[in-house]
Amino acid sequence: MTVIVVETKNQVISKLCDQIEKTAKESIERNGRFLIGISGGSLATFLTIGLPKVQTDFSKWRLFFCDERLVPVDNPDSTFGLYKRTLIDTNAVNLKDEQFVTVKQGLSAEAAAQDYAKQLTAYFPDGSVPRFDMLLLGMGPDGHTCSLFPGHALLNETSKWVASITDSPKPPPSRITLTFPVINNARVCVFAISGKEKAEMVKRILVNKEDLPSTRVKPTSGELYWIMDKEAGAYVNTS
Ligand SMILES: O=C1O[C@H](COP(=O)(O)O)[C@@H](O)[C@H](O)[C@H]1O
Repeated sequence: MTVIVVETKNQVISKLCDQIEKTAKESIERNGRFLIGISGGSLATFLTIGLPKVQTDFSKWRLFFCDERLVPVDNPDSTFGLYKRTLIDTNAVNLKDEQFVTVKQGLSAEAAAQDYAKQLTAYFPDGSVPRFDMLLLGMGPDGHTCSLFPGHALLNETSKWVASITDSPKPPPSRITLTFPVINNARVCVFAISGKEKAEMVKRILVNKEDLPSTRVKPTSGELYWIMDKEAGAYVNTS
């Protein structure tokens, strides 16, 4: 695990985007494509600011959702809707709707999760657990990541690639989420964190090593980066 603490939120975005550019280049050289999972919340803001500066062939990118809220795309809570409004429709980057593997609308949470897992098989056809090139993760102030919340039964899901949740403690209640077997099979996982409201939780995870959802992100044969500003990393000693 590599922990990087920088001065400002803008530097977090810059470090995050350096890592994205590097991993995209390696993935495209190796496989001719870049399969990246993205999160919502503050991570979406970081990407909206940073992604336009990333030097890459965006046509080789396929974007997936580490989690998604089950609301219509035009609802402000929709993560795809957010990226669509800020990155795609504005032409801020050369990405088209079709490059995003989106959650099918109008299904129950369980059916949406099953359908999303089925969509993944088009990119990971050999039946083994998907191995994303990169997953970009956020961490909520309660330690959740993706839609995996503290104390929730989904933390122990071992067979499904994508699971549904209908009792999310953070609204909206219905969501789908990648599960730990998939998250921990990624080549590169990156947390990008900013702000003093995250400092206490960062300490509980990285210093005290308490068993919280974000602590369980430990790629089995991949790399893990925690990038944060000095407010979020107030209790982290990197020397
Ligand atoms: O609800 C969610 O929260 C997490 C964390 O969001 P943040 O705004 O505190 O960074 C996010 O990573 C996830 O994708 C989202 O659905």
